[in-house]
Amino acid sequence: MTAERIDGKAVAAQIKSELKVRVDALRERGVVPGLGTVLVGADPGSQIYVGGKHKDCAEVGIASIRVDLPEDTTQDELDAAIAELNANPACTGYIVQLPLPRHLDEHRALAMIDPDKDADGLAPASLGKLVLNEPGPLPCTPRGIVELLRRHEVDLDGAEVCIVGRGTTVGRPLSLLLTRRSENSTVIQCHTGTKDLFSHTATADIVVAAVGRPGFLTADMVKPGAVVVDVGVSRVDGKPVGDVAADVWEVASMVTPNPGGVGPMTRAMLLSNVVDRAEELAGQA
Ligand SMILES: Nc1nc(=O)c2c([nH]1)NC[C@@H]1CN(c3ccc(C(=O)N[C@@H](CCC(=O)O)C(=O)O)cc3)C=[N+]21
Repeated sequence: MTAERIDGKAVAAQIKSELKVRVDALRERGVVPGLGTVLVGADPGSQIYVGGKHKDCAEVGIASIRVDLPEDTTQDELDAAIAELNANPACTGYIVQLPLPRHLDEHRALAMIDPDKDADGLAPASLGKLVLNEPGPLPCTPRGIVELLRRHEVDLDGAEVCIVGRGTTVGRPLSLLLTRRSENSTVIQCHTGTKDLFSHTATADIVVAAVGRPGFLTADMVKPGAVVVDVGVSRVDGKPVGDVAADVWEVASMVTPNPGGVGPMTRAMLLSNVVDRAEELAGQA
């Protein structure tokens, strides 16, 4: 048996075409959503991601504002770039690409983002809203995972989901999303410090691997027929490699490939957050 491939690229393309219709409608009302990105330094992975985000914007009709700063940018200079996007009316939402170079304070940067312009859902106010179950932008990768599973009719209600990873961009917020009443999953949050990890992954209906170690999740850790979501990305010889080993495809019922799974969905959800917010603004106008 080989698992069904959950094609994130195809779903992301579908979502982008849906967003384009909404962006065209906004444009007729005189509202043009604009996504800003702040990228510090020359990390090759980040360059690719940010480039991809601007390409997506062009496809959907969202204006984009790209702020690229050198590796040796000071905290004051970064603060100034963020303040400028907060003040720029053409920018309706933006992200600060992570990770920042080590001499810069990531938390400070995220905390400076105007909560009304947080396109990533990673600013402290947005994460607080998620905890409190109040409306707000949702972190893109968790939102993308839920959307991808929904569009493949994976039953989340009552499902046991084992998340391996506790980071603030994926593992932790995904756990919050899946335990909302609207998703109603039961989450087992594991991490690199979990004892006997196998005993948790092997009982789950859905396993999410968000660790960042190539081939970390192997077939013996997965219940036959489970759905497996591959989130972590590492670069091996310059090529992206996921957390899920090839033999998992022999026991799972469905697997998200990596690349081609969660990554494109993350990008599509960033655009969704921007369009959601622009529609809110248009409604208020
Ligand atoms: N503030 C911030 N927000 C982010 O959303 C954010 C971030 N920082 N820092 C880095 C991570 C990583 N991330 C990815 C987005 C798309 C792909 C993606 O589209 N990947 C393609 C492959 C592209 C490749 O070749 O690497 C795929 O999976 O098919 C991957 C990873 C967003 N991140």
